Amino acid sequence: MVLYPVIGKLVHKRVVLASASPRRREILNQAGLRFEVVPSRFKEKLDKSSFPTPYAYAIETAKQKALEVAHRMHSKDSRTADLVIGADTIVTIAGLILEKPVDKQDAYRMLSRLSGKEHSVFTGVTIVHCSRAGRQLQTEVLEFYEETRVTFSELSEEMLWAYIHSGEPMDKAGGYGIQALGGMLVEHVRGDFLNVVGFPLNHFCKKLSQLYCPPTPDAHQESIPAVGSVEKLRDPETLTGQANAGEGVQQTACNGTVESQPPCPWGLLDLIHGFKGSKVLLTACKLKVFDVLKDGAVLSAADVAAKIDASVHGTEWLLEGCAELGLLLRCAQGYRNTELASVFLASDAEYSLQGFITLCNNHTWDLFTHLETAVREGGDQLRLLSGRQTEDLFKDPVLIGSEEMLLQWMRGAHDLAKLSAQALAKAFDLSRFKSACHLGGCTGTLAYRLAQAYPHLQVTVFDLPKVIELAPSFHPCGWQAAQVSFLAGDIFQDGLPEAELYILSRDPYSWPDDVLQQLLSKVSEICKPGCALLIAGPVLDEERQTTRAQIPMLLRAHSGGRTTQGYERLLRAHGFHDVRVVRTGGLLDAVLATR
Ligand SMILES: Cc1cn([C@@H]2O[C@H](COP(=O)(O)OP(=O)(O)OP(=O)(O)O)[C@@H](O)[C@H]2O)c(=O)[nH]c1=O
Repeated sequence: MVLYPVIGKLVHKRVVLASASPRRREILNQAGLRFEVVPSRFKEKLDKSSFPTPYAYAIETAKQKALEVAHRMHSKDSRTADLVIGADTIVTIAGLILEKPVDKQDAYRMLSRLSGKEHSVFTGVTIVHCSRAGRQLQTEVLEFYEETRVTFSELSEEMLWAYIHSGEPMDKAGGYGIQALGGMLVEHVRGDFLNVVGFPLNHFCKKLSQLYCPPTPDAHQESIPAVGSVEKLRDPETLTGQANAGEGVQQTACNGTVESQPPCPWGLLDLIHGFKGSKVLLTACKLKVFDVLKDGAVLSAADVAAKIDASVHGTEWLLEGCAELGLLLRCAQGYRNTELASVFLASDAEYSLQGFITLCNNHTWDLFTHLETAVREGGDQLRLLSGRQTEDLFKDPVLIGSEEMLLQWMRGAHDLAKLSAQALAKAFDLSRFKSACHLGGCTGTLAYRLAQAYPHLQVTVFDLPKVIELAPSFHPCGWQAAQVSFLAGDIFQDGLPEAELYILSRDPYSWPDDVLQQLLSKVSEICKPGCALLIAGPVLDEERQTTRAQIPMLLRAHSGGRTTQGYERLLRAHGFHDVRVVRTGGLLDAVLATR
């Protein structure tokens, strides 16, 4: 349940928590916020004496943590976040700032200082709002802090050491955890309890509400720091009419009774309207808008209309829609591609998603148009909708219909494979293997990446005859051709080629359990001791059981995915050991297990 409507408004934003603290993660999880965790690499080494107050130090540290992540995500992965949240918790007593103890003696020094006295816990929080200006990252920073006063009982030496030996103090500011065993040391708390635990949730929600749902002019206002241009953080209200204060509104009816109105359901409205954005993107791709604007071209709506053979009025509307979605930039002379569009939407871009987008527009869109019929009638329609056709197709490609349809499907799969192939190839050191076999390797995208990363590796792509026949049109020119070979066969019916490393990457998470088990038994049988299996699939978060990659899979019959432990159990049951997982940060993570 989401108590603050502003949390719902963030549902379509890429929110990132720049912290390794499990407590912060849990607090924000419980608030219903959807976010990724990218721990900051900022070293907490600022000169404390250069800050006028302890909280100024905490705020600056929080800011540096968040900025480091914002810049890293932008420059390294091209995954610019919308909001990055950083926090830093410190304990202060008699002008001294206590952070996490470095060892047990340090914990002892801290806790004996706190014994029998009141101290302050400050958490500095920074919300960094990120946007792109061309290739540059632009950031706007909002910061605040919260203070809570905590009084400790007198602690005996025995109690102190017993607590230190519990191990709890080591990763916590001031050397204690109020939420766990450390709660027994505390006599009194004045202020926000969660602030002591590591994150002042109440203050944070209020700050976000000020940004996204500012109060109406006549509503009660606490003194709000000027947010200036951060005001644009508010979602575009174009689709939903007038901005609402975001909280329940009370109105006096004619009979004098007070009626209350529920808060505006932002998240729900976004869902209701979401299909419009998809269709604008799919249509612009189909009409080749991003191709006519590639290579930095700037064109007016009339010029684009002439090139794509469409009406000027209609093209203007479409271009405006794309600009609103962040796919095009408006400038005085007209429109141009954003970086996102240049990298992923122009047909000849290295990472173009055109094939996948065409598949969605021609195939998936139609299927979902008939969702109601599919749900009423079940059967084949629902199988197609739920993504089950994937497994059927690769057991029998005839099921997909025409060769053109199979090609479209392969283009889509190829585009998605390009997104993760490089990270998968580098997830582990595979240099000990001389041969690899990618079962159901489709167009060979991962095989070529592996060959590129390991010059001594011979990779066989094993897939259905029809797929192998069509695969050559996807082969990258001049790339490691001698290292990659294609072999036609059926992974379910035929014997598997010998290899030191087997790879399964086509949606193992979407196969029903029995099919996957069957496949793993087969691999396990042929895989020699010391050889290995590499699975590429999304690894679910242990706590939240979600992953970014799960979002488009929502309607799949087998959207479950597996946690690290889930993979471990599964692979051990098939005679594999030393199961290792690398989260790539992309669509597919990598799991390696040795036979
Ligand atoms: C007083 C107190 C602190 N903490 C934890 O202490 C760490 C502070 O360190 P930090 O530097 O602010 O954070 P971190 O853990 O190093 O993570 P990061 O944000 O990546 O720097 C955070 O974990 C907090 O929960 C508790 O769990 N309970 C308490 O009662």
